[in-house]
Amino acid sequence: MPANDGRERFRKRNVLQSVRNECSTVTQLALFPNPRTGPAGLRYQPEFISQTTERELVSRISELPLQPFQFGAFEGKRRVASFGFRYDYEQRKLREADPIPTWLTPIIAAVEKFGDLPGGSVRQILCTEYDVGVGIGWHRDKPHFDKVFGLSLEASCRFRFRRAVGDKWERFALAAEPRSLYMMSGESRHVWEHSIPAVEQRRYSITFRTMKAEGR
Ligand SMILES: O=C(O)CCC(=O)C(=O)O
Ligand SMILES: [Fe+2]
Repeated sequence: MPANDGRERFRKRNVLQSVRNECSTVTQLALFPNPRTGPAGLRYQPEFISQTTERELVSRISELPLQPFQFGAFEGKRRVASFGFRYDYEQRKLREADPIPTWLTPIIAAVEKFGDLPGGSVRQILCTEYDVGVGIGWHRDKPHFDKVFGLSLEASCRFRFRRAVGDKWERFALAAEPRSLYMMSGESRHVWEHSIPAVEQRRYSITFRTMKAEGR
C-alpha cells in the first residue's frame, strides 16, 4: 500500500541516517559514494599493510635521526625525516634530500600500484612522529607535489578536511586507522585543507608524494 511504502521509505531513511551517524567515516565512504559525504579524489584503504610490516616500518623510522619540523609554533613538535626532496620553508624552495632508503622500496611499489601510477612516480617521502598531544595545523601540501598518500602507523588519528563554502566551512573527517592508507588527489588534495588534532597515542606516518611536472 502506498501509505506503507511511504512509512517503509521513511524508516529506511532513518535507519540510513543512524548508520551514517554511528558508523566510522571510513564506513561512510564505502557505503555512501555520494560526493557530498567526502572530498572528491580522497580514497581510503584500511589494513593496507600487515602488523609485521607495520612493526618493521616503525622500527626503521625510530632509528632515523628525526628532527623537529622547522615551521610555525603549532607544528614544531612533529619530528620528521625527508627523503628525495624536502621543502625549505626559509628559502621557500624545494631542495634535494637524502635518497629514498631501499627499505621503503616494496611499500612505495604497493602505494604506486594502489594509485594506478607508474613505478618511480613517488619521489618524496616524509616520515613523521607525532608524540602524544601533537598534531598538525590546517594546510594544503606544497604545490610542487601532486598526489599525496599517507600510511598511518601504531595509532589512529582524526584526519580532518575543510573547504570554504561562502562564509562557512564545509567539513569532513576520516578516521585514519593504524596500517591504513589514504590517497589525496584532485579536490581533496588541491581544494580542501587538512589537519590532524593532537593525537592521544604516539602515531607515526609515512607520506608519499608524486611531483607536479613543473616541480621537477
Ligand atoms: O601524518 C599524516 O598522515 C599527514 C601529515 C601531513 O598532512 C603533512 O605532512 O603534510
Ligand atoms: Fe599535509
